[in-house]
Amino acid sequence: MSLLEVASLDAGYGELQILSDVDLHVDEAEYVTIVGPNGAGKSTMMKSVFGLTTYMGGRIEYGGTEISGYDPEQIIREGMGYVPQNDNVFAPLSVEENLEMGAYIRDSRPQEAFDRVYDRFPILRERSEQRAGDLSGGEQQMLAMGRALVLDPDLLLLDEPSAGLAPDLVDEMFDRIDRITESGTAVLMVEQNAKEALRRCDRGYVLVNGENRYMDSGDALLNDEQVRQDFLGG
Ligand SMILES: Nc1ncnc2c1ncn2[C@@H]1O[C@H](COP(=O)(O)OP(=O)(O)OP(=O)(O)O)[C@@H](O)[C@H]1O
Repeated sequence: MSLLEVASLDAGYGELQILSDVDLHVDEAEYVTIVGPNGAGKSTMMKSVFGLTTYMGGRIEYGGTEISGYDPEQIIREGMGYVPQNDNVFAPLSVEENLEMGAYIRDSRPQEAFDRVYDRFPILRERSEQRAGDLSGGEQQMLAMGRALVLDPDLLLLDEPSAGLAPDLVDEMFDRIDRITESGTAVLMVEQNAKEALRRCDRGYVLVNGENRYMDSGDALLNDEQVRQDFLGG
């Protein structure tokens, strides 16, 4: 059974519909990428799964529970994490305070959960008292992921995790995401760096104009002549 099942989803902002009849699924521990041109609706898709857009129709199920129309807090409680593309840390707060924000729906301060995040990203332990806004771009991205991982979600939504990173840090970020998926957390990721994302993922979708145009294994999409020509720069 799929962990996340999206069927015939229509969604947008207020009256403005962006997504039309989108189907998408993510299995347990699966690594799925959404690629597509600018403005295709990729971020809108991620936000819609996480309850941040106007739900207009269709069905979203997560872990067998229908979550269509849920708000983000309810969705977090169902065991999903989300890392937005921009402004994804609380700059004036310390690293550890940012992790605490990730745990706010729990009653206790889960030190063991912070330790798990620190073991995954040791640089965050070193910087735990430092202001998040003073971290490098790559460190902020790790902190944003760490905050979403504090509650040990079954599915992590990542919106352009490599955006704004220096080229030598991009591979490192992809390696970290590989390790997250290897530890059994499913990942649904949007990436501009489409070739590298498709190379690494299990399965991919090509979203165009708010509709899913292609779905196949990452390798099959990379080798599809039409997809290469139209969306991957030949
Ligand atoms: N908050 C919003 N209110 C109204 N329209 C929005 C909002 N956010 C995005 N849009 C519109 O939705 C459409 C899809 O945008 P979206 O950011 O989902 O695309 P994308 O595929 O992620 O693009 P990119 O690759 O450039 O980030 C665009 O036309 C955009 O202008």
